[in-house]
Amino acid sequence: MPEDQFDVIVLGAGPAGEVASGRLADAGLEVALVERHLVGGECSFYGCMPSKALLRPAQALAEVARIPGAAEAVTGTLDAAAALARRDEVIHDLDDSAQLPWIEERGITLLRGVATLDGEKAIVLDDGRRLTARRAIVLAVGSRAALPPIDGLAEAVPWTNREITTAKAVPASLVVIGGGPIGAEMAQAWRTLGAEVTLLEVADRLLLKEEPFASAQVTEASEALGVTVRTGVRIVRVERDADTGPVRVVLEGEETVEAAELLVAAGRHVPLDDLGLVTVGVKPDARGFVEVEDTMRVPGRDWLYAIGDMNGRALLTHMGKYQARIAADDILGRPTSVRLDGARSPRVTFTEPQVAAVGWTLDGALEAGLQARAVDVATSGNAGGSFYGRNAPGTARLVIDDGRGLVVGATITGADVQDFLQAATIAVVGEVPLDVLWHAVPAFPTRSEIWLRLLEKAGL
Ligand SMILES: Cc1cc2nc3c(=O)[nH]c(=O)nc-3n(C[C@H](O)[C@H](O)[C@H](O)COP(=O)(O)OP(=O)(O)OC[C@H]3O[C@@H](n4cnc5c(N)ncnc54)[C@H](O)[C@@H]3O)c2cc1C
Ligand SMILES: NC(=O)c1ccc[n+]([C@@H]2O[C@H](COP(=O)([O-])OP(=O)(O)OC[C@H]3O[C@@H](n4cnc5c(N)ncnc54)[C@H](O)[C@@H]3O)[C@@H](O)[C@H]2O)c1
Repeated sequence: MPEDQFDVIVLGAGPAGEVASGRLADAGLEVALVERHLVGGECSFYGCMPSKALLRPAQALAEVARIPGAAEAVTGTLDAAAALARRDEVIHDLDDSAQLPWIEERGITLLRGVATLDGEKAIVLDDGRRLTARRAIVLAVGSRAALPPIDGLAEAVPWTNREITTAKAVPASLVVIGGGPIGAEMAQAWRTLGAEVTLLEVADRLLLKEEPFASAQVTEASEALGVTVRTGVRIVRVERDADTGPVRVVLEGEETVEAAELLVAAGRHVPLDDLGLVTVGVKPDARGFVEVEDTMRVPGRDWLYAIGDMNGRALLTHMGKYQARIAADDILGRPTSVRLDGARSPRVTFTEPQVAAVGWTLDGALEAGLQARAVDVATSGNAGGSFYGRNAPGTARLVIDDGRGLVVGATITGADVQDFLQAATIAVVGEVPLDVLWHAVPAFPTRSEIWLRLLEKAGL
C-alpha cells in the first residue's frame, strides 16, 4: 500500500486533537487527523456536554424556586423524558457530522480508523494504510474509565461514563463507585431525574482535590436531594446474577448495597497498550500516562507530542485544548510552555452547589511551603445575591500568599458560580498584586462584589 505523507499527524479527534489540528492547519500546515470513534471525543458525547445537560434542569428549577414571584409559577416537577431528549439533542444522537464542516473548512484530512505508532514519525491504520509525518506526530488519544481491582466488578458489566451519560431511561436505583467530579455530578443528576442513588467513596470525603468546605457543602446538598452518601467505605466484591439483574455491592463487614445499575467513576485509564509506543522506545510513567515536558514534547523525541488526558497533567477539556495550543506553537517554531497546570488548573464541578476553583487550596499552599492564609465570605452575602443564588449555600475563599502579596488560589461554591472563575484565574495567572486588584471595582449590584468583601477581609 502506498505511503501518505503529511506535515503533522494527530491521533485522536477529541477536544485536544481537534484544537491542535485546527491551529496547525490555520498556520498553513498539511494535517491528517485520525479518529477511531466520534469526532469530538469523550467530552462532546460521553462527558462534559451530556453530563451538564443532565444536571441543568434540576438546577434551573432550584434557582426559580429561590425567587419569590417566579417560584409560584412552577407547579410541576422535573420532566425526566424531556431532559433526556434535550441531552440527546446536545450529543446529536451520537452523530458527529456537525463537527465535520469545521475540519473540512480548514483543509484537514480526516481519516477514520485505529492508529498505531510504527517507528519514528510513522503510523499505521487498522486498514493497513501507513502514514508518515514530515514534522511531528501529536498523540491525543484521551482516556477511558478505570476499573478498580474489585472482585466481580468487571463480570458485573458496570456502567461507565459512556452508559451513564447516554442512558435512554432512568434506572430505578443506581449505586455509584467514586465521589470525584464524575461520581458527584452523576449522583445528583440521576437522583433529580428520579433514581434512588447511593454514592460510595473510599476516601473520607467527596471531591478530595477541593477545599474541605466544598466537599461538605456538596455532600449536604446531595443528601438534601435524597442521595445516600457513604464515605470511608471499602468495597470487597460485586455480585450480579446476569448482565441485566440487580447488582449487589458488598462492603467490608458484609453489608450489601443493591441497585438496578452500577456506575464506576473511580478515575481514568489511558489505553496505551495498543498504541505502538514500544516502536518508538517510549514507556508509560508509573501512573500509566505518557510523560511530557512543559512544551508537551515527549522527552528525548523532538517530533512526538502528547496532549490532553493521556499525559495525566490535568484531565479537563479546557486544559487539553490549552496544551494543544502549546504543542502546535512549539511545532510552528513559536515555543511557549504551560504556566498554570496540574492540580492548580481552573476547574468547575457542576454540582449543586457548584465548585469553581483555581490555583492552590489552603492546605495545598501550606504544604508547598507558601506563607498562606485564607479569607472567606458567603457567596450570596451581597446585594447581587438578593437576586441570584438567594439563600443558596456557598462560600467564596481566596488563598493569599502574604510573602508576595498575591492571590494564589480561589474557591467559590454556590449556585451558578461557574463564570466567577475567570476573574480569579486572571488574578492568579496574571499574579495581580492585591493592592492593584483592589482597584478592579465590581459593578453594583452584581455578585462579583464578593471580590470587594474578600479584599476588605484580607485587610485592604
Ligand atoms: C462524565 C464526564 C464529565 C466530564 N465533564 C467535564 C467538564 O465539565 N469539564 C471539563 O473540562 N472536563 C470534563 N470531563 C473531562 C473531559 O471529557 C476530558 O478531559 C476530555 O475529553 C479530554 O480530551 P482529550 O482530547 O484528551 O481526549 P478524548 O476526549 O478522550 O478524545 C480522544 C479521542 O481519541 C480517539 N482515539 C483513541 N485512541 C485512538 C487511536 N488509537 N486511533 C485513533 N483515535 C483514537 C478516541 O476515540 C477519542 O475520540 C468530563 C469527563 C467525563 C467522563
Ligand atoms: N466538571 C468537570 O470539570 C469534570 C466532571 C467530570 C469529570 N472530570 C474529569 O474527569 C476525571 C475523572 O473523574 P473521576 O471522578 O472518575 O475521577 P477522580 O480520580 O477525580 O475521582 C475518583 C474517585 O473515586 C474514588 N475511588 C477510587 N477507587 C474506589 C473504590 N474502590 N471504592 C470507592 N471509591 C473509589 C477515589 O477515591 C476518588 O475520590 C477527573 O480527573 C476530572 O478532571 C471533570
